[in-house]
Amino acid sequence: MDVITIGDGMITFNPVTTGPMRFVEKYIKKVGGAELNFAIGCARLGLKTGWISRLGNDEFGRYIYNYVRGEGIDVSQVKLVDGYPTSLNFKEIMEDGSGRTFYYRNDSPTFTLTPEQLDEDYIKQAKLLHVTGVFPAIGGQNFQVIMKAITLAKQNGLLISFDPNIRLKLWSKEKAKESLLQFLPYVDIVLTGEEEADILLGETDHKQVIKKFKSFGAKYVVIKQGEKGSIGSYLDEYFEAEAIKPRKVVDTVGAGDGFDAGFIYGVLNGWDLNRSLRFANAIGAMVVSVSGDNEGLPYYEDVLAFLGEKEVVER
Ligand SMILES: O=C(O)C(=O)C[C@H](O)[C@H](O)CO
Repeated sequence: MDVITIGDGMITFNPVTTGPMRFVEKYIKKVGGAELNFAIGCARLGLKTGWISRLGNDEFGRYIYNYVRGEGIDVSQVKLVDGYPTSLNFKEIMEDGSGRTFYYRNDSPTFTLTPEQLDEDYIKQAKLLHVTGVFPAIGGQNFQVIMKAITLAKQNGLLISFDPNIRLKLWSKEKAKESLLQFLPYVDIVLTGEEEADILLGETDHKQVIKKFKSFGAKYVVIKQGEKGSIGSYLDEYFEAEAIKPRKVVDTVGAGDGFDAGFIYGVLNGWDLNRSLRFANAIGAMVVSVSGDNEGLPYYEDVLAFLGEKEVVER
């Protein structure tokens, strides 16, 4: 296994029309979840990927399970549980691709996952564990599950990557900060947005953000800036990667997860910082031009074609 992640999988209802959700009449059933999108991104790039989760023992849970397995992701650590319906998420999308999400996941099936259920043998066969702030924000024992997972991962020599993914619909800035700072001493690779860095560190200056995350022990710090590109630092190196223009912005959800998958792909393949950042930027740009949280995640060759590094035969 190359990569393992832990998360809540959701049925995402994407609106067929743009504009305020109260006027949307039709939705398309899709699949979402930050860590799950990341797993799909990794699997499509060719990394051997595992997803640890709990889904409802219902039609939606079965659908997500099969969807994830269909992407070639290892689902041996996913269980369908009774008494907790699979989480839902309705999306509102505006003309420019931006939007809001409305969660129905108050008692997520992941609340049945306990720290004791984590399988150390499963974790230790991977190279990297990826965690984000979404899973602990949902509630239950999810925070304790992540603390246990990163402890086991560290003891077994895995790299740990972390995206704060702070969802203020799920918890307050104060609670997010108090909880997520506890992960930092274990983290090797930080993949953050600018606002999230400000919430966690009270810092907006890029160089200071990098310095502060590194003071906890991170080797890589990446600041994702959306349409402005990304900034990264590895040990003493520093690089600013220009944004890559998407063909069109249709739906911005999932771009950050795709970016993370691209950057981790680069790290695990020993690429230099600028190559990893450019590759990750390309994936972010590809994700936003497709509707859905993970449909736009590319295969490896698709990224090369998008970057103009591989010839495309169209017909
Ligand atoms: O996982 C969540 O909380 C979501 O909102 C689902 C989305 O697929 C995810 O946030 C995208 O990062």
